[in-house]
Amino acid sequence: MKILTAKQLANADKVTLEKQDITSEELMERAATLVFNEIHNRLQGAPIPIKIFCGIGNNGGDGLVIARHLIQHGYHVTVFVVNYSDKRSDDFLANYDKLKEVTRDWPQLIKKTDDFPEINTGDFVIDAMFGIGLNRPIKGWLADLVELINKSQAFILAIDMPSGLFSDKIPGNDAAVIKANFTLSFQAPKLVFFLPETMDYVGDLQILDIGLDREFLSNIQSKVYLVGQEEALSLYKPRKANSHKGDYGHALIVGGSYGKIGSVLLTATSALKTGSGLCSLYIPKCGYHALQTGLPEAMVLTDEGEELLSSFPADFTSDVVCFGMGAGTANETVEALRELLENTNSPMVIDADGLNILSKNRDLLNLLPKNSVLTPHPGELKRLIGDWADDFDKLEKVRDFSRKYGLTIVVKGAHSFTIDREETYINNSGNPGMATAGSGDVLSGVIASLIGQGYEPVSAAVLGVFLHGSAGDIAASKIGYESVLAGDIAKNIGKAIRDLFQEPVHDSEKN
Ligand SMILES: NC(=O)C1=CN([C@@H]2O[C@H](COP(=O)(O)OP(=O)(O)OC[C@H]3O[C@@H](n4cnc5c(N)ncnc54)[C@H](OP(=O)(O)O)[C@@H]3O)[C@@H](O)[C@H]2O)[C@@H](O)CC1
Ligand SMILES: Nc1ncnc2c1ncn2[C@@H]1O[C@H](COP(=O)(O)OP(=O)(O)O)[C@@H](O)[C@H]1O
Ligand SMILES: [K+]
Repeated sequence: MKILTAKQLANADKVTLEKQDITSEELMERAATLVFNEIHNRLQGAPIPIKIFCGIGNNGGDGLVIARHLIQHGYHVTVFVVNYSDKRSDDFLANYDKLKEVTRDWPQLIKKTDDFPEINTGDFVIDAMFGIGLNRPIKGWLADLVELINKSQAFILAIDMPSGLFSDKIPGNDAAVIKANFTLSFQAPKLVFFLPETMDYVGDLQILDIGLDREFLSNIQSKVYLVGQEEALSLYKPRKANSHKGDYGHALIVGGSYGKIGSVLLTATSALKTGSGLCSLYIPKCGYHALQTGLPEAMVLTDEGEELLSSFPADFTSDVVCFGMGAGTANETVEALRELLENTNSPMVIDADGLNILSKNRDLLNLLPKNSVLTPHPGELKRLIGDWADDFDKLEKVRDFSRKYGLTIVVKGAHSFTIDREETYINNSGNPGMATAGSGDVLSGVIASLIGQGYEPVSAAVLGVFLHGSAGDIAASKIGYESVLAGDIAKNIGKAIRDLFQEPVHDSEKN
């Protein structure tokens, strides 16, 4: 699914009005009625107090339409007009009049702190103050109102966007932003819904298809995509009946050191679980017995170093090499990586200490085979590209780095971002149960396996990140977040692949 900017959405809006020959008021009615339907489906007529805070632009107009339908269906609704300006939009005004037709309870105006209502824990608050039209941070009494709503512990539903969030920049540390429990957003997800600095404001997320012009949307240029089941399935290559293990790639996993042999075991297990035909490990001697016992399906080659990697078998051939898990950053190991890079032309996967070695020995970056995949978590990323001012700046810096060295970078996190030159793919699977030791090692194995099987490295990264998250979701659904171990993620990769073909349970996006 494409992620669109506020400007692109406004254009789609304009084209839709022309092509469908409808007024903007009709489009607002359509969009807000979809919101009403979602609320009505969930509340089923429950007599809870609903407090709707409407701005005076079109986001506020949506709020008024929602209010009208809720009142007509017998809900207990109080409407507040947050009068931050007298420049009310036409569609706001039209719906203000229409509200008169269904209620004698006139909306309450809020113009200053004294006008604030009481908001109680059991209230259902609808935030329709600002949407994509916010153009400066929320300040003054408006900020106090946002704080009052946030502190109320009422359930907060944000319409289109939590008020205070911009679609294209970070609001800043002292800015007021609604912290929603749920966001119902129109037509396309916005980038800020997935960034570490802003995702917590969004709560659960659902995108409503409000029927903007299909042709315009499919032709619109966006280089940022949200990757869910549909996108992952489109990348998947089925296995052929008439095939043998030689068709599914030989993955070589290089890493491990004394006390950290488990990491390569996890990577190799996940490579095989993702479908590699063959998997070999190259490790220091101390791990030999553990690996041969722990994963009899893999072949194990040992370095001459007892506890550390110090070389690379130059005449060994494989379809992909994955380097770094548990490897440490000793000088001998730096030289082993140098030797490996000098002898490898096909794309590699570099993770963990492999990334730390690259950060400290930057000449090695130029030796990396083009289109290799790097999988840093935020700490490793910072060492690699330096610090960033905010998440938008981080994305720009990662794009520069990707372009400069011709690499695909997977920035791991709650939503992992795969960045390949100009393109950004945001993953939408996974859960906090995956914040556990070794889950990154499992991810490297998935991506390496897919590259070995012939996937383009960027596709391997995007599909691999999705499958990894989905395997984590399956594990968590069986045993709960806290109990998920990295090994459980590896165990469920097969099921994650099978689930690509299942009907989606619901159309809501995850956050
Ligand atoms: N796209 C679609 O397809 C559809 C979109 N729809 C809906 O329209 C929404 C966008 O509506 P919108 O453009 O009227 O903007 P909105 O968010 O209501 O706010 C604008 C007002 O805020 C003001 N203002 C800004 N910042 C401020 C601040 N910090 N503090 C104080 N004031 C501030 C600004 O005034 P000014 O800058 O001139 O002072 C202006 O008056 C969108 O999110 C969705 O809900 C649907 O109805 C149908 C389909
Ligand atoms: N809250 C979360 N939601 C979704 N995925 C997560 C979450 N926390 C961690 N993950 C995933 O788990 C993995 C953790 O990797 P990493 O930090 O390298 O762990 P390790 O170094 O222990 O192997 C990444 O793929 C990341 O995206
Ligand atoms: K809003």
